Amino acid sequence: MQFPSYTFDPVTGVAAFDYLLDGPEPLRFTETIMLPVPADPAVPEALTRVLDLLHVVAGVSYFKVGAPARVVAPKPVPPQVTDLLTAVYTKGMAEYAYRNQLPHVLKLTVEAPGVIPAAGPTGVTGGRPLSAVGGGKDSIVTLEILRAAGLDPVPFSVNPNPVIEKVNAASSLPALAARRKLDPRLFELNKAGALNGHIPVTAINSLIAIATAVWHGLGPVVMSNERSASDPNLIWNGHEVNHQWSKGVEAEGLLRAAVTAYAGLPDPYFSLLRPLSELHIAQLFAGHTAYDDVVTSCNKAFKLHDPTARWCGDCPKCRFVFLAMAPHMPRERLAHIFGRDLFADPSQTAGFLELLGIDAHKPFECVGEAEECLVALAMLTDGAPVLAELRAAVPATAWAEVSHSDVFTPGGPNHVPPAYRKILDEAVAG
Ligand SMILES: CC(=O)N[C@H]1[C@@H](OP(=O)(O)OP(=O)(O)OC[C@H]2O[C@@H](n3ccc(=O)[nH]c3=O)[C@H](O)[C@@H]2O)O[C@H](CO)[C@@H](O)[C@@H]1O[C@H](C)C(=O)N[C@@H](C)C(=O)N[C@@H](CCC(=O)O)C(=O)O
Ligand SMILES: Nc1ncnc2c1ncn2[C@@H]1O[C@H](COP(=O)(O)OP(=O)(O)OP(=O)(O)O)[C@@H](O)[C@H]1O
Repeated sequence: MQFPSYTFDPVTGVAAFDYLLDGPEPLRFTETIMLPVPADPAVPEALTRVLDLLHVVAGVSYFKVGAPARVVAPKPVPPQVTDLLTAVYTKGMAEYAYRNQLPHVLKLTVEAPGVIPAAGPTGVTGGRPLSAVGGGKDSIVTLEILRAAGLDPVPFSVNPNPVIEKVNAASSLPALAARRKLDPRLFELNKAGALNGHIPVTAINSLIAIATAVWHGLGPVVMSNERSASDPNLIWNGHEVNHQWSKGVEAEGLLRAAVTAYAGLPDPYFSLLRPLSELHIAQLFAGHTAYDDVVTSCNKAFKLHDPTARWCGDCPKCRFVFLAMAPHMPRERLAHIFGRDLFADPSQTAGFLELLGIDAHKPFECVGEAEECLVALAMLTDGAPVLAELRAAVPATAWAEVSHSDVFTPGGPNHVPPAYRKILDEAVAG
């Protein structure tokens, strides 16, 4: 796979990225990404550098059509960049490789035409934070923590759908948005049965956010990726397969290192919620009732071709968030947020058992650890039909482990800078 060229027009904010899947019948694609244009559209060198990275990282959507054995980046880069790119095309594509039985994908190395030394950190990222908003509980919690600390965050989204727009409206914070358009040829090939699968979308959204921050004199970019995003779903051929890989702490560290080494930006990007469990974030969310009519974490609401839905009420993500929020709010409020009470519906039991790690691997979805689900279940004392069935199914050994759980203790590897860690600790302490 090659990356022939890209253009960027500072008047319109449009970047057009070209891709070539070489082979007997070469396939060409062009993806367009439109950044919001600032009052001063001068293009700093750091923006060009971030766009160079985005060009290669966004190529995963086209790589998956053919799974070529070689991926050759277009420019010489420091080793930190080839480390990021190789990880994006292998670990980020591990679910795709597993589902399509393509073990070679996990072993490829992204090549570059040369190595250049890492830049020293020359830029500045100490302004207003740009905070990525996906419409779910996590980004709402981050926005409110940053706001309470007086940091005046700017909400940012890629292709904001009605859910994201309503969350931004509920926050009353003026937001920035970027637009991303995949090459329509990709959908034609998908319909014709081409190879397809999950891609590490957070790596792409993160670089678009960093590009926007650099151009607008904002930053750091603050994400809302939690501790459990780093946990794999399963091990295949000795490799971890993690649906949420590009939300995990390893990807965060690689992205930070690559952006600093290649674009010279110190502390460009981190996840504020990394030290927290999903259950802990759900507890913090419960303190903000202003978003109850708009918050949506269900991924079915984020289909490119159907942007109108909210909670579907019947997927792992809906079940997980329902369970995580349940100990922290009255059932009436929870049922209002979701439009239904999942604990009153016995057909949901099998899905909850999957989340609890009983008879299945962690679903390929953005859900927390089985341990968090057990702790949530242990905190719920009422006799709703589904809860009664779940309690009966959990083995005694599992309950014993719950008593030692640290899901409400912040910790684990993270890249939160000290000033932001202080803010997080204050928010957690209440
Ligand atoms: C919303 C969703 O879950 N989409 C995944 C789904 O795609 P589907 O066909 O059902 O719907 P669309 O999202 O409308 O995609 C249409 C086609 O376009 C391809 N595509 C989309 C975005 C992109 O950046 N590149 C693409 O090539 C897509 O493959 C479809 O063919 O199933 C797909 C195949 O498994 C997934 O690739 C779609 O996932 C989206 C990329 C997506 O945005 N998913 C996030 C909601 C998501 O799963 N986030 C993860 C974090 C993963 C990470 O490491 O970043 C999470 O929250 O856990
Ligand atoms: N369209 C988007 N544009 C920009 N950032 C996004 C977008 N979708 C998700 N994100 C960000 O990517 C990260 C992971 O998304 P995720 O969907 O897990 O978070 P969320 O929507 O805040 O919360 P939840 O886990 O409840 O869905 C978060 O930091 C989120 O803000």
